[in-house]
Amino acid sequence: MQQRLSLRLTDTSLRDGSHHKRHQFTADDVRSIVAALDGAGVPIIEVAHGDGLGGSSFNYGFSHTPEQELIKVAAETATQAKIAVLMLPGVGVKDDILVSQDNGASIVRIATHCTEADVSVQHFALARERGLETVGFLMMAHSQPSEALARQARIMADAGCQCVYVVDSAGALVLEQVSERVEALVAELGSDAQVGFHGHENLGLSVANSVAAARAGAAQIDGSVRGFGAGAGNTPLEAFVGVCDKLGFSTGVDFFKIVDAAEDVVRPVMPEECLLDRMALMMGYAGVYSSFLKHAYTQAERYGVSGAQILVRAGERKLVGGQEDQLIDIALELSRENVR
Ligand SMILES: CC[C@H](O)CC(=O)C(=O)O
Ligand SMILES: [Mn+2]
Repeated sequence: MQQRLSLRLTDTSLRDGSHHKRHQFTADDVRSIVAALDGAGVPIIEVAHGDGLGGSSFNYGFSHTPEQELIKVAAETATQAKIAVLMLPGVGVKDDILVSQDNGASIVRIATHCTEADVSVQHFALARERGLETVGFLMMAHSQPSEALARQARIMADAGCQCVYVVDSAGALVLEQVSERVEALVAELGSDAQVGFHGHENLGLSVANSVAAARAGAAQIDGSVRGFGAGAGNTPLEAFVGVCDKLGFSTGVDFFKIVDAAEDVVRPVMPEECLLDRMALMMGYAGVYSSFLKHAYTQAERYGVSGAQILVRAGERKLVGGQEDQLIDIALELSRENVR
């Protein structure tokens, strides 16, 4: 008899959705969303600035409310859900992890570009020493073949990471490309660490890709209620829960409650729906970091050039997270070439 797949879900709307909201979450937003997700049975809720701990800055955008205040509110509101934080080494520092733990976070997710896992080693060591659960994010996973990703996952696992995620930051991966990567990590890590998948909707495949990841052995899957995330958004968690019910995967999340949360609680907090429009499609097609979307809009408007072309060139240059300032350079180049 086939074993029933059991998946552990993380909702990232209060972190990845921060990009879509230009980092303007309030304590009330966090309180209402956490209460609704917690009540629906979502086991993990991620809260932080969109660019992770320490992200509030001129480069990435200033937070409305300090993220540590939001983390504290989330931890005080949740009755069963664990609160996770995400950090990119260099954007945040080790102290940010410790302060998050003081404020009630119990899971730390360290994100690096998918060829740079070694910069996460000291953070996993610290987190484990402090009794935190650990997750590693290999971002822009479309840009590397499976074997290279598996080698990077090994670095994270050896450093103390308990679940390494294949992160489709650009929403550029297509079905088998997800399965291959997840399978390679599962084979490499064995019982040393679990494998997870974080999708974006830029080619309209986030739910299907998440199913592919689960079938390939991923034990943890990310999504955001109503897709509230960067680019065209993340895997819409309520849709994924419904699909899991249909496929017989157990998630522990109540479909009807999470649908109500999406409609009645999350929708009013969103500035607008996340759209699978020209800009988002360009990101999926050209392989661009979803967090660049709002920055591309800003520079397109400032220099009167095509936002879609900014993104296409960002893909050609193979920009990675942290290189947001190069979008200005591209906009100036387009302006010189008169590409409007
Ligand atoms: C800035 C961190 C980034 O948004 C992490 C993430 O969610 C991704 O790479 O998709
Ligand atoms: Mn993301």
